[in-house]
Amino acid sequence: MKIAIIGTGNLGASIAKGIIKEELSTSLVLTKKSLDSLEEFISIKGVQCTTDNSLAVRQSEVIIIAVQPAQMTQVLKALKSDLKPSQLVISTVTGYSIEQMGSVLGSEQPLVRAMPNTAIAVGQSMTTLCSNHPAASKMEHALNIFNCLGTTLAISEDKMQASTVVCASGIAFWMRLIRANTQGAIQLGFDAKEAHEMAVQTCFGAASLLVASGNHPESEIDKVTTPKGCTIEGLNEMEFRGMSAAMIKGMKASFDKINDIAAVK
Ligand SMILES: NC(=O)C1=CN([C@@H]2O[C@H](COP(=O)(O)OP(=O)(O)OC[C@H]3O[C@@H](n4cnc5c(N)ncnc54)[C@H](OP(=O)(O)O)[C@@H]3O)[C@@H](O)[C@H]2O)C=CC1
Ligand SMILES: O=C(O)[C@@H]1CCC=N1
Repeated sequence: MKIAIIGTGNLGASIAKGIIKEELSTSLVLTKKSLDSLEEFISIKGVQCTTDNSLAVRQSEVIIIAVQPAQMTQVLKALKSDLKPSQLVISTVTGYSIEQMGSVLGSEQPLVRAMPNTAIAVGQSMTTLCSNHPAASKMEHALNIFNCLGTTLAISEDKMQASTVVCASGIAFWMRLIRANTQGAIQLGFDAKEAHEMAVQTCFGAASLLVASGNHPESEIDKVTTPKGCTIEGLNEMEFRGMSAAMIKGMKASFDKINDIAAVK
């Protein structure tokens, strides 16, 4: 498969790493305005780095666009004359609708919106996707690509913003919780390296238990909370301090902000 990534910034580079790791492409063209940060990709076989979006599009079957929302209209307008209906355009741009893309590129162009997260770099993204293209095969094609880079969920477009908060911003939310856990471990006497290793592996173990069992988190919590024990004491203190409420309120604030971003263009 020949893939182009237009806008190889934080997310685009993560997608590129995942594609390279999983050997998904025969040709991968990465574009950016300034190529300085793409040094790590330059010597990789089958990978080309360029500032020329037009060249990237002409060489590729699948075009993944990962620019900032405010850059998207200008990028699409410039790409329009190079795109053919046989090519699949996948946008990761937050809040930029398929209708908005179609109004620039025309209704013949197969368009998919995908919302991966940065764990795509290690093949562990949770990616949500939607499309309004009548050819189901185009959506299947997109699902197949992202299934090689983690797990996918096809959703309706009106849920894309919410899924961005849960899955894309979610990486940052979980990272902050892991950091808090690490800080707690240091306070209990471990050095920073030990604390980090214990927090990360315990978090990985918790998620792995849920993936393997399909259980509700509370059923796993029940197995750990000895009556009158230390776990329930800690959990109740965390809840008293607003742990669940803070996560839920934070996600709602993030969602409200996304709707502001989407309204700006
Ligand atoms: N970061 C994340 O975890 C996630 C981000 N998203 C969404 O994905 C998009 C990208 O986010 P993110 O990677 O964080 O943003 P970045 O700012 O890191 O990346 C955007 C990239 O686009 C490049 N760019 C801008 N204009 C052009 C152009 N005309 N041609 C080619 N490249 C161009 C920039 O290049 P240069 O630096 O050289 O100017 C930059 O590297 C956003 O819409 C974001 O909302 C979605 C899910 C997760
Ligand atoms: O913070 C942001 O706006 C983007 C969208 C999700 C992750 N990064």
